[in-house]
Amino acid sequence: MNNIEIEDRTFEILLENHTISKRTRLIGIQINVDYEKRCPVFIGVLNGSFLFMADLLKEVEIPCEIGFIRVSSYEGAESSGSIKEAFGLPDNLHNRDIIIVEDIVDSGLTLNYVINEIQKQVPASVKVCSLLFKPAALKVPIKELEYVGFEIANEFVVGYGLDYVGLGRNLKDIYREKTVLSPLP
Ligand SMILES: O=P(O)(O)OC[C@H]1O[C@H](OP(=O)(O)OP(=O)(O)O)[C@H](O)[C@@H]1O
Ligand SMILES: Nc1nc2[nH]cnc2c(=O)[nH]1
Repeated sequence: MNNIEIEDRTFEILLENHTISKRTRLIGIQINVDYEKRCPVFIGVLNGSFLFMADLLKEVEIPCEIGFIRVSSYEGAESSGSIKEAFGLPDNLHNRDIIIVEDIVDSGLTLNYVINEIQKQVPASVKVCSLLFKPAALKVPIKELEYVGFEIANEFVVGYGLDYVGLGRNLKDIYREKTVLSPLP
């Protein structure tokens, strides 16, 4: 029950949509309090953040601006290990309060790159809001990580924005990859 297949892999339910919604609501309330009388710029990192960004921003009631960036890796790179470029970064972030929105912090290398790029414009503040965080996978510390939906184990997850080979981003819930147990000898 609750297993899904995507291409060659099997996934099982990790977080149901109502659980994600409840947590997102609480994060939105916290941001409303923390940024009262300010006008932050939310920057979503595409593609994975698109659903979380939309649902989070529905809970944000303070005045704010919203944008998205896309981060590209070097061709042939295995994972997010070697970041090449950030596309679409606004150039008017000086003195602004920035909240970067991510679906997941894994190694932290994507965010490390994005934060360094944003810092070049000398903003007033930079914080990160990520739905998921894998502490055991972190390779670089992200001191700006202020809002985290769920800390999860170092397992591959899909759904609610997160893909496997380009598929599964549209799933309402989040699933983790099922480990295949080898048969007893
Ligand atoms: O902490 P890290 O190890 O850098 O991994 C996190 C990043 O990986 C995923 O993006 P990906 O590069 O897979 O692109 P996508 O959002 O288009 O799926 C995710 O959306 C984060 O941006
Ligand atoms: N889909 C997906 N993308 C990721 N990027 C970094 N970690 C993950 C993960 O667990 N799942």
